[in-house]
Amino acid sequence: MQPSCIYIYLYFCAMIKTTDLNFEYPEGQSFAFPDIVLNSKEHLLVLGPSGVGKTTLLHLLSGILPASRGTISIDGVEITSLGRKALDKFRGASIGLIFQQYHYVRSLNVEENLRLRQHFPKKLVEKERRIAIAERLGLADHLTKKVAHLSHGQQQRLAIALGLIHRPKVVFADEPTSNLDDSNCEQVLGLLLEEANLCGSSLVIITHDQRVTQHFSNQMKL
Ligand SMILES: Nc1ncnc2c1ncn2[C@@H]1O[C@H](COP(=O)(O)OP(=O)(O)OP(=O)(O)O)[C@@H](O)[C@H]1O
Repeated sequence: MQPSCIYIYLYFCAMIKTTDLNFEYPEGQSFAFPDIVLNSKEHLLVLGPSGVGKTTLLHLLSGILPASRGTISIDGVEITSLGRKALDKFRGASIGLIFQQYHYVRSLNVEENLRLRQHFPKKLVEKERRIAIAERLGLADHLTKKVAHLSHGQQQRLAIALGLIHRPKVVFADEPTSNLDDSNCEQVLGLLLEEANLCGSSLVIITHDQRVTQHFSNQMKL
């Protein structure tokens, strides 16, 4: 195949593809983001200083914020033209989110949180999946512990488990290593990459943490 044909083929088969993506906060800052083309199972690191719009970009990619202009396509679905219900359904089944603010129920234990997340996309509830992911992420001995009683590192690992338990096509992670010391940073990053590779998910990480850069060859600066 000619190089130009390969490029066109990859463009149309991309797992994530954005075109001319713009966003404007009401009476606030406006952003024009560079186009993204990311293939299935590929990972991308988005770097940039504080306030440049990294979290805004992640919220757009996951459909939490509506784009002011431009298109976002994920796994062939143009999410920018989906209605609210269809978008929620698509996000629940195909996207994994690992955000700075943890998204779990603090009054439930670790296994109950994992079960809740498995229910959301109405997929088969697989107990083996919960046990396996908990084992790989060092949470197997903590399944019956209330989330509020976990350490910071354990909560970070639970966030990874919740982001990946339903084997999403893409995973978006916002500063997954913030506030972690060097050894926890290495461990969390290693586990995140390992789990994403096992699931065959494309991983997009946004961060200003320079320790992360050596792990990603595919990088974009905002
Ligand atoms: N809801 C909002 N309304 C108005 N402006 C906002 C809103 N949320 C964020 N902003 C502004 O948009 C800009 C980009 O914010 P964003 O959180 O995307 O940056 P960031 O690059 O992720 O920063 P950090 O690395 O500090 O998390 C900031 O100046 C912020 O104040």
